[in-house]
Amino acid sequence: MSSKPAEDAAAKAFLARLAREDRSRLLRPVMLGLAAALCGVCQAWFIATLLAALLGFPGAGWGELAAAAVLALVQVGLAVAQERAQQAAGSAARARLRARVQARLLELGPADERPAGERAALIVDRVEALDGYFARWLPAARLAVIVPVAIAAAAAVADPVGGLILLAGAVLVPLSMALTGIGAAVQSRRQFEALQQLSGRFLDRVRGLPTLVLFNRQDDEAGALGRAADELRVRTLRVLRVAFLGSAAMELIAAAILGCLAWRHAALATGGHPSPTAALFVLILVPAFFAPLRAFSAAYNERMSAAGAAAALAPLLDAPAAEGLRLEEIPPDVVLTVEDLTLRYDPARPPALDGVSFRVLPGETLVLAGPSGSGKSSVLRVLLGFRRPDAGRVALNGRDALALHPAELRRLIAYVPQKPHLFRTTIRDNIRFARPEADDAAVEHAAREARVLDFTRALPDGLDTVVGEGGWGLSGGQAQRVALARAFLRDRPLVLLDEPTAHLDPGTEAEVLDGLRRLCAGRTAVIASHSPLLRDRFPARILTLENGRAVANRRSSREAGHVA
Ligand SMILES: Nc1ncnc2c1ncn2[C@@H]1O[C@H](COP(=O)(O)OP(=O)(O)OP(=O)(O)O)[C@@H](O)[C@H]1O
Repeated sequence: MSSKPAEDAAAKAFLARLAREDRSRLLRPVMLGLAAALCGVCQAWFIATLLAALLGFPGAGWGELAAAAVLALVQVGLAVAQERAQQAAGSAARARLRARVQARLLELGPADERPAGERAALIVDRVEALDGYFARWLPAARLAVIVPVAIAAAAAVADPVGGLILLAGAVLVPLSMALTGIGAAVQSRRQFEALQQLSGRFLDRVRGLPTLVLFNRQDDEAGALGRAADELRVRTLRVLRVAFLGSAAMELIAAAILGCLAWRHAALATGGHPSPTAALFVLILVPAFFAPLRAFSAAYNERMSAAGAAAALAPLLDAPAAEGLRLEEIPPDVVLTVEDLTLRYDPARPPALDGVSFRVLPGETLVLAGPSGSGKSSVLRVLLGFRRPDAGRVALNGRDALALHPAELRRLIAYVPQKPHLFRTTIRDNIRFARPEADDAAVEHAAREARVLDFTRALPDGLDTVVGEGGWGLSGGQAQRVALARAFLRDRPLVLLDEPTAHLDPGTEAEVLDGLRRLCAGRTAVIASHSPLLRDRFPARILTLENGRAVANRRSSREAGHVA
């Protein structure tokens, strides 16, 4: 496991890289902000001359008033344009980042062992938490350096000592923020951890709602969720407390600077000041001087949130992308050779696969049998490219399959999982999911082969019946036949099936087996299964695994193909 300082350094580097990528987009709000500030400086001068005139000093008239009004309007326009540019930079960065996170999570697929809630939090909350970093923090951090220096320089032209007093304020603000910021960083990280745990737990329990109701545990679970939410509330309040402390320190410094300048130009009140316009100019500049520092302080919290989000996103996005060769074409037949496959999920535990070898020819089916935990699904995980073995070789037609990019490897495969997922759409589109460009005739042919049409005839809209969450409920056997239809439509030379008949009654299992037999005919097929019916009645070779080792290799009584 990596240490906290290493994680923090990775998160910092990740944020710096994102900021570099967005440099050109950030230039616009910074330039607009600077232009608005310069307008403010000119406006302050005209207002100072007008105020001096009101105090009885000569030199100002309608011209200065009109100029101040025009500059005020221009400044408002620039501020609106700056806000829009900031929002655009924030949403562009979020969109880009979300696409990257999504692509990486999809690439990892089932190889990613994070709970679903945590993955959802990564793609929604964590990316969202970076919005303020791009839209507010990055422009504010740049403007907080440029604008106060520019204003202090303008003030120094009129009153050099006044300019120096302002500059002293500019140094004190980041100093106080650095002190409160250390606490904010710690609290913000804790708040994020609590939020992530809460959303992970919530999603998990929503999924398991029927189980909770079945065991009458809803009240206990509601209590536990309430406690987790309370913990989040406490941590959020701590973050806010530190943030309020930071802004209180900033207001204190601003008041002190204003006090110093007022004391320096106290002669204004008695009417004996030698250059009243310059004095008023410096005093009026104080709010404009602190405005970018205030925005910087307000956005500091965004940076803390972003650091928390980056700590979670960096390991996902910084991990090297899967590499490998591309497939030139999909061969019509595949000879699958597995030699001495060894896979270890956890170095402290015995290997899940320990030197497994087998060979499957085109037209042949290999059933991986064995007790629960013996390693059947692990073999499929390696063949699907979701896990890299620690040792051993997988070859397709004699060529190293592990050298292929995992996504390319999957182009050769039609996979039927134990529990197929049906999306909330029509049965037709659920089947077409396997090959989006397939026309209706091909979809219907696949549905016929998998005996889907046998049950859709009785449904209100046939193949166009909407199923999935909230749609028409299909039985386990019917859903399994839809998954088989997907595999028929995909039409690939290598077929992998994980417990395709688990939890089916013998009648339905026999029907699904019938479809499986047609799917495997002429293809290279590997089926992981406990089913005695499948082992005894399916024309296949049976490889029995025990504790990750192949312990027996025999033919089923219905074995029809030839054996390597
Ligand atoms: N992600 C994982 N992390 C750690 N260990 C794992 C992981 N997945 C599987 N294992 C372990 O590897 C071993 C083989 O698991 P595998 O899922 O391949 O067994 P199986 O034969 O398919 O079991 P079943 O028939 O119950 O599906 C088991 O001891 C299991 O606990």
